Amino acid sequence: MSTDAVISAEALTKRYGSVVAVDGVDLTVRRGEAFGFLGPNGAGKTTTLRMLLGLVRPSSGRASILGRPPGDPDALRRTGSLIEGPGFYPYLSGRTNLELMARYAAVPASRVMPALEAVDLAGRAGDRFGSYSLGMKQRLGVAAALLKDPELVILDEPTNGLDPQGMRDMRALIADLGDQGRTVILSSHLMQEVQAVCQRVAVIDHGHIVTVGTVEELRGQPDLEVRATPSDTALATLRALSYVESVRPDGGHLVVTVPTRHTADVTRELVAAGVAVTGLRRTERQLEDVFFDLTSQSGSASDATQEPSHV
Ligand SMILES: Nc1ncnc2c1ncn2[C@@H]1O[C@H](COP(=O)(O)OP(=O)(O)OP(=O)(O)O)[C@@H](O)[C@H]1O
Repeated sequence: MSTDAVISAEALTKRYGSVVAVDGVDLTVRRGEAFGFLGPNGAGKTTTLRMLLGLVRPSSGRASILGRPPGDPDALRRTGSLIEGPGFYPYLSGRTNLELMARYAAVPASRVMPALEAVDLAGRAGDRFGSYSLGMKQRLGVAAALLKDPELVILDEPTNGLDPQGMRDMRALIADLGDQGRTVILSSHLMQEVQAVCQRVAVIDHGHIVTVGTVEELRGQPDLEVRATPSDTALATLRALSYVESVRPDGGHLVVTVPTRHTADVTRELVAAGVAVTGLRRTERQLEDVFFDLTSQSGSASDATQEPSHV
């Protein structure tokens, strides 16, 4: 196991009767990265995270977290998690709720205000939890996860149920956690979310990891979309270029697979061949397209989220 692995899982499996919730998951999360765990509802994300935290016993396979077995007290002391919303008292303030949690977790009370500040709730710290918006409640959950000033933060679907503004705030908060040098694991069924805050992503479907890579690796190389006239001359010119991997007409334009460093060469060659280039743009594949290619999900799969880009 590499020494910079904060989490490592080998063939991790969980069965509930005949249901195989997690099926032979291999996973490595490196120190300091924001790692996305992306998959549709029921894919096995929560079960995997619960096994890593020692909340659920694996049926088979092995895992280590911060170099310790799941559930090890030292590893738990260095880990903050938001798996199921922690139970807060509605009639107590956000601050008092956290003070109680801090006492229970043997964390100094002096950690409470920094945790509230980290989630931008310091100004409402004295208000009753019951009066908080859903976004504020979720942020208080993250503050609870930060009480121990953890090296590793595990967040399971932290934006569930939030409105677009709440989602944006939560994403900014998660990005900040990564910038502070913490290792962050974010589980989500939202492509945009994972794409926005994570460097590496594991896609999970039906309990299996179907792919792991950086967001860029998963998206692959962007194609170049060229609008040019006359198009037959453009097509012939592009096909003759050694660094162009493929060219195909698509509607009114040509889709060219060519390394990004040759973009300027493509334009120059076309112009030299007497072609008028009227449009040129890179078309990035979204993680969503990659996911639909990799899994059994259909592009129209939908559930009740506020965003269009989801699994
Ligand atoms: N305690 C349990 N008993 C029986 N089946 C379970 C249990 N926990 C999870 N499962 C099943 O395991 C599968 C994976 O569930 P899990 O909650 O890990 O998925 P998920 O990817 O986190 O999805 P969601 O986003 O909906 O929570 C599902 O089919 C679920 O019904």
